[in-house]
Amino acid sequence: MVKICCIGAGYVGGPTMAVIALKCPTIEVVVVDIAVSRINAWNSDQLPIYEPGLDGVVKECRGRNLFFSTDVEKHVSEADIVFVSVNTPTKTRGLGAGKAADLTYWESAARMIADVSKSDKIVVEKSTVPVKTAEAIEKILTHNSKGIKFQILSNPEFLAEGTAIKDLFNPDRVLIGGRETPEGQKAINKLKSVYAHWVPENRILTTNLWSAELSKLAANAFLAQRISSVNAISALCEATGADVAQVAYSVGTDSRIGPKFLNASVGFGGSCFQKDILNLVYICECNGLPEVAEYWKQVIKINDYQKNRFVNRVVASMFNTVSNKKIAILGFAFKKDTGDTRETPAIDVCKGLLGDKALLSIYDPQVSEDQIQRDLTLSKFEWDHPTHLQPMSPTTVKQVSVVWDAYEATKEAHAVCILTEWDEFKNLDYQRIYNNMQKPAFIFDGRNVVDGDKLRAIGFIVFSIGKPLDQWLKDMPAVA
Ligand SMILES: NC(=O)c1ccc[n+]([C@@H]2O[C@H](COP(=O)([O-])OP(=O)(O)OC[C@H]3O[C@@H](n4cnc5c(N)ncnc54)[C@H](O)[C@@H]3O)[C@@H](O)[C@H]2O)c1
Ligand SMILES: O=c1ccn([C@@H]2O[C@H](COP(=O)(O)OP(=O)(O)O[C@H]3O[C@H](CO)[C@@H](O)[C@H](O)[C@H]3O)[C@@H](O)[C@H]2O)c(=O)[nH]1
Repeated sequence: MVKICCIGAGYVGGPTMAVIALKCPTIEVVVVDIAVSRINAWNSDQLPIYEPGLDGVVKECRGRNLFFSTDVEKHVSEADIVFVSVNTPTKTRGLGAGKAADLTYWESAARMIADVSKSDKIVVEKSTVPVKTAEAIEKILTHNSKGIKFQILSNPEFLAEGTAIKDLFNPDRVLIGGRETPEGQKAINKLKSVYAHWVPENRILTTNLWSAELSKLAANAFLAQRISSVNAISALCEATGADVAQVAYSVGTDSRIGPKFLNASVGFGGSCFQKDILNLVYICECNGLPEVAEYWKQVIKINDYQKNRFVNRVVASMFNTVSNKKIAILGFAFKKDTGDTRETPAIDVCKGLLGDKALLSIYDPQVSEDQIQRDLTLSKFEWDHPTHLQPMSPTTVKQVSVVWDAYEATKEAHAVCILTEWDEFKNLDYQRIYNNMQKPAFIFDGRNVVDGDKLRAIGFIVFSIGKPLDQWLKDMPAVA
């Protein structure tokens, strides 16, 4: 029986391995992690991450050919294929701080693999890493290998959170990069045969190592660039009276452009886009390509601009002050159908409003109070280290309360900010919300999920990203 071990039981390691176990009943899959609480959660009824469909997959395979364990060394030493899906955060100190990927966790995993291995292995990069990382990993493995042969493959993951199981069942492509040697090709074919259990052959792409590593960074940069492009246009729409939804639709019907990923928003979030673009920028700078670095940096700058613009719009519309005013925040996760808050735009928007002394009442159907308080107090990029290495009890922000109901959050509030596109926000009883709010009552829709005209008919002053402005908002212009 082929044995797979995956180091890192996170958002990527957990779901990808669960799906491999489901689709390949003849393969034994063990997911290992140094975080004891995470492994305990994977072995319980309350999985550590919320992802539609994941529960069912895990329940079907766990104990059959899918296992979760903290015995990292044992399972690595027994495996034929070792996936590495550990954190690759942005460096916060030293060379490349604020941009470069911190490969501390990757390097320690590689050294451990070299130490405990007693048989030849295929080592698969699942984490998103800088191009040429495989070369460094190869050096670590071969210098410590005691004659054992390792083949390194790059197999980046393209799943998106909230749709991870769907994406894994039916991927646009699986990408496998390897050495262009007979041994490298043999390793590629071995990994290919795992995916071939359910992915059509023409969707399994094979490339050299560096192309696979770079394709992952490039794909995320292209995706994020589309959002920054439409968000840049959204600012112009507000200034001119155009409607960003109509513009995006018109632009997206060009088959060369395509309709997806053109939703204007308060800004993109998530653990990947910003981190991976910063990493790309750093690699360009290191390779003497400052113009290319500058080009990609703009994607992040527009994203930061979009979040700032939103905060400024809220404050400017409310007589230029939100001091001691209750503002309801609906949605804190970085997108719907996930409880993940890593780099969520809600963090920057909330911090901006708190900077203007607002009192925030936050509701998200999947995010706990503890998580929100941590997010509002952690330093930039600190979130991307294994949870057990993060500060245990950071101070709480007193102007923030977290409630478990949208009606409670909005009661007696001056304004509502919608920051995540949860479906339930479309169907709230807005008349009831209006009746219980201070007047004038404002709604700032950062995701364009509510029907502005219906809300205006109730009496709200409404701001929707990239939509024609209400007279009130025109009269109170925001400085970007
Ligand atoms: N989250 C996504 O949607 C996504 C998608 C594609 C790629 N990626 C990439 O995949 C990688 C992992 O991301 P994630 O979201 O799963 O992160 P995560 O923080 O959810 O999980 C990483 C896990 O690795 C564990 N870990 C770290 N060092 C370890 C070690 N030496 N031994 C054993 N376990 C160790 C941590 O405890 C943690 O549980 C990152 O490089 C990320 O950029 C993420
Ligand atoms: O038209 C859009 C599409 C997305 N977003 C926002 O962009 C962010 C990222 O969304 P999405 O890409 O759907 O989720 P992620 O889970 O971050 O997935 C991205 O990052 C992963 C990690 O690398 C990749 O594997 C995926 O392919 C890539 O889509 C979220 O805040 C979304 O709300 C928009 O604002 N407008």
